[in-house]
Amino acid sequence: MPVADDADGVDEAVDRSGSAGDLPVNELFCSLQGEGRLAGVPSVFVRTSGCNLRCWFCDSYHTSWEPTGDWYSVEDVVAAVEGYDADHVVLTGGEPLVHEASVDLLDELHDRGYHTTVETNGTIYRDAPIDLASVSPKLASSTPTADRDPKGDGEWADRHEDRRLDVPTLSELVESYETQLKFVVTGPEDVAEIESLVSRVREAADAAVPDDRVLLMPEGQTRDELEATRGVVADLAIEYGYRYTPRLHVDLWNDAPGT
Ligand SMILES: C[S@@+](CC[C@H](N)C(=O)[O-])C[C@H]1O[C@@H](n2cnc3c(N)ncnc32)[C@H](O)[C@@H]1O
Ligand SMILES: Nc1nc2[nH]cc(C(=O)O)c2c(=O)[nH]1
Ligand code: SF4
Ligand SMILES: [Mg+2]
Repeated sequence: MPVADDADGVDEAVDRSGSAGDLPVNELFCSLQGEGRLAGVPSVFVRTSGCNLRCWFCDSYHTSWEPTGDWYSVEDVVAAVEGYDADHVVLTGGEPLVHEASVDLLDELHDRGYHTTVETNGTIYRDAPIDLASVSPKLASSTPTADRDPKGDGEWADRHEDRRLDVPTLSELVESYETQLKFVVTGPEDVAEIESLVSRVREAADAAVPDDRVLLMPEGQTRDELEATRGVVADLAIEYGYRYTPRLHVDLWNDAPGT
């Protein structure tokens, strides 16, 4: 069913479509972590629906531009996770931290001994048992201007632009959790903004952000798209001393759902 798309672009439909405390889940599956420092680790993915941003390139269109999903109690999500033989859970979306119930889910998973990674755009802070905050701050190149809007005519551009970077929130995440900053890179023109943002976070945060916690990830939803960006992004990682991350799941399974 569709998840309500309110003015904020996040679901506030708990009282309309689900019980308080439930989570809108777009998909739940077991795969290999495809991105970042834990790439290759078997993990259960819980993909919530609803996002406060609208990246033009979003590879999870049905959690952002046209959010869909079914409402589950935290208890039912935990039971589904326990059905797989994995000890790592990746909570993603959409933007999982728009949902208060994500904290309840993380609490329950932590109590059962799971390692938790949260994939987040870094605009929302929540206090939760997060083992790895996989933060992907959104660059200017993500903004859905009229010429690259996948749905409309640039109606989201201003809201996306206003919200996409929040240095105090990024600093709080870096200070509170083991963090990786994982940038989606479309080309060399993105690097100046990454350099400037990393310095601002280093100045603002009372915690170190070493270069090997700054990851450059090629933009691309398919093998063909990655073919065009990965070489350029690998060269940028070498030139600037940041880490490169592949998109292992795309290499393995292209853009198949549930991978
Ligand atoms: C769908 S997002 C969900 C989590 C959160 N909203 C975020 O953006 O970090 C999951 C990851 O996929 C990345 N991503 C989304 N679309 C992508 C694309 N076309 N190419 C490369 N990475 C992409 C995001 O930057 C993020 O790291
Ligand atoms: N295999 C796999 N690894 C991933 N790492 C982060 C993902 C995400 O969508 O957040 C993702 C995903 O969708 N699939
Ligand atoms: S922040 Fe994440 S889920 Fe939201 S539109 Fe961007 S990539 Fe998609
Ligand atoms: Mg993904």
